[in-house]
Amino acid sequence: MRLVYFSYTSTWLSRPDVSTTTKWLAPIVWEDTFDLTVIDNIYKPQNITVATTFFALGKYVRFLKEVLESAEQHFMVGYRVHYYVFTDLPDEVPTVTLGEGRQLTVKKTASSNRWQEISLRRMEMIEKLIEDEVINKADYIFSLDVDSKFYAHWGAESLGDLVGTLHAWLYGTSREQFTYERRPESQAFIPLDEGDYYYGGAVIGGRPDKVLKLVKTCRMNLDVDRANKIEAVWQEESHLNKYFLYNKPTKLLSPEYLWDDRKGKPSFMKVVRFSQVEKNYAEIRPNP
Ligand SMILES: CC(=O)N[C@H]1[C@@H](OP(=O)(O)OP(=O)(O)OC[C@H]2O[C@@H](n3ccc(=O)[nH]c3=O)[C@H](O)[C@@H]2O)O[C@H](CO)[C@H](O)[C@@H]1O
Ligand SMILES: [Mn+2]
Repeated sequence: MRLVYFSYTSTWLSRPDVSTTTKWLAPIVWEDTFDLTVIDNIYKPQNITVATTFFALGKYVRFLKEVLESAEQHFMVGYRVHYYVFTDLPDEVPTVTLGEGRQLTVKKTASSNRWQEISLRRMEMIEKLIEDEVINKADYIFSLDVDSKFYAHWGAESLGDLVGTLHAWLYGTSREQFTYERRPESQAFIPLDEGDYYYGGAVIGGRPDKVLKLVKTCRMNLDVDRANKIEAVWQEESHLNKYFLYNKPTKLLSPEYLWDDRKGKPSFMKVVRFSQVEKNYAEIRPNP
């Protein structure tokens, strides 16, 4: 009787191989832990808009075509999506046919001669974007790495107030091995005996006001570090991990939402939804 009852109301029994909630009772989204029909019935009537940022500075502009085309096939299909593409090369933004209710805005942005700087400056650009536009126009926002491709469904099950994503390479390793910033001089410092998960900088999401607080805090801490002439080991990703330690995400996306093409697929990975594509670091980045 009991099992029958559970199968009606919950999906938690379907994934005994992975943890599906955090210690603070935020869901961790895995294949077979949600019923998309139920979820779409919640969000579709709300006619929500999902803002989505991609930064494509310098040679990273070449990743836009594949990530946007695959997003049109798999990302928030059936929902309003507003892509914001930040680039120093607006003429090289490819023309991608967008589905109904989907639009793309190009934002011309100055580049930098250091990839670390390009990556971390996303925080202040997203801060400004949310304040200027997104806060009044969109219901949710995602910031996604551009050197990526969608391979399978990514839908409304990913929505939440504040959404963090488990990093493919650090998933399942112990806390001491997490590549947090370990120097106390940095604002991103996390001691060895603290930390819940290692979150990837490539996928951040949530309600615009919640993400605004996150990017603003990280930007301010990056500014303090800069004034103190220290750069965290993984730039804004380190500051993101610090932020999530004290401001817990309300939903976690499993590594299905942030895989890596170079990585073999363990049995717990029933589906790869979004993955980092292979790149020649020496060729594509402005500096080593
Ligand atoms: C999977 C994952 O979590 N990746 C994170 C990781 O390394 P990654 O190796 O994924 O960093 P990356 O080279 O992809 O850079 C991050 C992002 O910055 C942009 N970009 C970078 C360089 C450039 O010349 N032009 C350009 O546009 C682009 O949007 C790219 O996707 O650490 C970075 C910070 O150090 C970021 O936190 C990344 O999100
Ligand atoms: Mn990347």
